[in-house]
Amino acid sequence: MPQSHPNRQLWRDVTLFDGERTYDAPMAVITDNDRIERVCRMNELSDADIADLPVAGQGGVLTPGLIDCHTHLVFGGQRAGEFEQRLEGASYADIAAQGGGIISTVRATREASEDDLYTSAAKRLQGLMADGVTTVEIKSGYGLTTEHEAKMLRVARRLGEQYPVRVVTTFLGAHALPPEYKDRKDDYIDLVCNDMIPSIADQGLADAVDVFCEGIAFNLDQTERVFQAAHKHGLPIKGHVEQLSHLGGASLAAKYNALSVDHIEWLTEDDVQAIAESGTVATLLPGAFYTLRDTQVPPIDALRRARVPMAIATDGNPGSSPIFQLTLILNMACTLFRLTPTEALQGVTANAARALGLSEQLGSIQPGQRADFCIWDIEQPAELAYAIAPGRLRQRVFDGVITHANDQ
Ligand SMILES: N=CN[C@@H](CCC(=O)O)C(=O)O
Ligand SMILES: [Zn+2]
Repeated sequence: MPQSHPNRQLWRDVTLFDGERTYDAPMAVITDNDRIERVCRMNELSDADIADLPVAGQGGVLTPGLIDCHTHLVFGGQRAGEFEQRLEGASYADIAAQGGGIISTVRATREASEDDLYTSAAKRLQGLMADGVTTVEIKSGYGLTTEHEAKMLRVARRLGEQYPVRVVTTFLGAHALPPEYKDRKDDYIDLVCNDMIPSIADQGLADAVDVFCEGIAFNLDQTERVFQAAHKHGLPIKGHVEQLSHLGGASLAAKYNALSVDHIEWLTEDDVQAIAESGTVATLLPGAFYTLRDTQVPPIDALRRARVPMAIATDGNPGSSPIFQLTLILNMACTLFRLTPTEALQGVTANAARALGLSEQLGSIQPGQRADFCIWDIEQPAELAYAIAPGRLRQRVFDGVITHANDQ
């Protein structure tokens, strides 16, 4: 939605988490239109600054706007029945093998009109925004035909045009094998590479290309063909890799300079070295780990030692992670994966921006970055990860405009 940008504004006396660390002293953040102009200690502000600048906020904890860098927000239907099946003992892979799982959402998404998909995704998006999200990545992957994949991505783009939020789109045509291609995975990959990617790229509908590289999805050769087609069309790649087993998708993705490798429960030390060298972000998805009652924890210590940037995201989807609240994921990353609160916060700010290839403009409170940030009614940033509590967002600022204000 078009916003009018106020000129210079001051947020004063804030406790600042800038995407990397928390500052000890009370800080000031000055914006100019849609950009951050200056970040300094309160005692560095001149009398003239204090006299001239309109105060847009005072006190609270200021963080970058949260970035949910891995979601499947656009889909038809829901899968509560599958949740019940899992409670009765069926596994995610069992359900997929019986034609349920992702494929049941494919049926519902194909049947849904573009407007219906837009309306249902908008509700989920509004929930994320009310939780402090200012940038969200949305994948396709429940259409699995050129027409229906494009439909999903158009819905994602439209959400970004209608709401004060940045939407980044990822084409995930190689998410599952559609029933009409039963026993013909290579033929389906031909369609993905020779028809879907060129058409999606021509229409400018995707910012990146993703593949589900897994026993229940696509093998290494098929994954590599999709990566090659993406690069041929100038699109960076990402991967759903090493989620349920170790197939080698992460190291393959590193060869193609992936922006991120996601899930990665089964990542090995060699994979960690490979992604460290390619500068690929490790995106952890504790919501899927929790929902599927996984026990294989991603190799957090090895990632730390190799200084691989770790992002975290909701993976919001109707099956493996029906969770559309990023602050809850902060808590899960700490409790389930033993991240520190600071690492978790880096994971939804600076490192999430890296996972989208947008770290030059998003994810940090620094001069020149987009003025996307949140003010929270808490005493210190770690509280965001520590407590699971609603109602802490005092202000949400998108491109320098206050889009949510809870001043009580
Ligand atoms: N792992 C594969 N894809 C999604 C699950 C999608 C679904 O179950 O509908 C994920 O990221 O978890
Ligand atoms: Zn996913």
